Amino acid sequence: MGLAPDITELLARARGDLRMGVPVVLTGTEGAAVVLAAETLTADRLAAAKALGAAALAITGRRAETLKARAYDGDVARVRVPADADAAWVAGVADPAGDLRTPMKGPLVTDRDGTADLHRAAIALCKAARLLPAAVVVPLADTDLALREGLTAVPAADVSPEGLSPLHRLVAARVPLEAAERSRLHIFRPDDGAEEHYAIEIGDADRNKPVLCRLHSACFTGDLLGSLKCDCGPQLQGALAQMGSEGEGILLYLNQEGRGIGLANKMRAYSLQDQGFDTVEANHRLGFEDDERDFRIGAALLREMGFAKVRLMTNNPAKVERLESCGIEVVERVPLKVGETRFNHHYLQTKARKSGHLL
Ligand SMILES: Nc1nc2c(ncn2[C@@H]2O[C@H](COP(=O)(O)OP(=O)(O)OP(=O)(O)O)[C@@H](O)[C@H]2O)c(=O)[nH]1
Ligand SMILES: [Zn+2]
Repeated sequence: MGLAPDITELLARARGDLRMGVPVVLTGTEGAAVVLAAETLTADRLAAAKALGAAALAITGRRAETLKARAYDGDVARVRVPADADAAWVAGVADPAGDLRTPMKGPLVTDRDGTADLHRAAIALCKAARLLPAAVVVPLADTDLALREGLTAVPAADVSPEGLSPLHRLVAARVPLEAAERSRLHIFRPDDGAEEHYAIEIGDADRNKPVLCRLHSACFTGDLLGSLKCDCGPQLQGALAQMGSEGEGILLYLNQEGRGIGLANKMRAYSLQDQGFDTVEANHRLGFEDDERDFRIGAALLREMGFAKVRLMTNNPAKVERLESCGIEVVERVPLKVGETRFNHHYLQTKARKSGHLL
């Protein structure tokens, strides 16, 4: 291998660029386009992009639903950016924060001709960068632009790789815990430059038997701050305590904050919840699905640790299904009912009603 970055490395670079507000170029079978994440868009860059051609703001079908815009491409809508639109217009369409204050943003005209492949890939890149799922996309006649301007260029077809990036166990060490003194923390790092994930191994479980397991998704507010809005903190401590009392278990701490949308977007969702929307509606208004987590990561970590069968501590039957579809046998679902407060009662009810969680 030479010195040039491969496609995985270029994708990591593209995510970093979008987070900083630097445009990237996506290439496809029917041409190329320059892409700017709506969240990090500046007035200067918008003006420069508009000078290149007809700009569209790619948003998800979910966001389009809230805005009453026609999504001709199903999961994606291509909203025409009017000639006089500024960065504030883009922010208003992409970000629901001001929806109640200024409900009428339209009329929003959406494109139906041609393909939305580049737009779909642009949104996927924004999601992977943990930004709002919206991007300004301008078709490029000039194919040398990326090279001339020093922009990262990636084929749209490679934006959402089929396979999961391999995760490597980097290091492990003893970390005695209050809940279980015989504990080791293992660090896993993916090849693709995305977040690391952790496994906390309690005791020394037999690899041939089903292991008591918790697939815990990062929740900065619940796990670290003791937020009463969710039940994550008590679930984390409760799972460790049960593993401690049984003498063995494995807790996977997956850095998929906010069900995979990132902490900034989760706080946007919380802010919508302050306006009266529930946890699922808030995700949809932002343009996300209810749950954007990738459970293949949990399955891959379990396999790396040598486990194929688990007793899964969860109240979420979908989690059981999704883990099984990734090749892990869930021999038992162990309920984990702790931490109901007067602040999260509605949240837990909503999860039960809309996401099938068991109360
Ligand atoms: N987007 C979003 N994420 C949230 C919200 N509240 C908690 N989370 C995140 O949700 C994840 C936990 O998922 P939950 O839906 O509570 O539970 P679960 O993992 O599906 O099911 P259990 O195994 O029973 O805990 C963590 O990553 C939290 O950061 C919210 O209102 N919006
Ligand atoms: Zn939480």
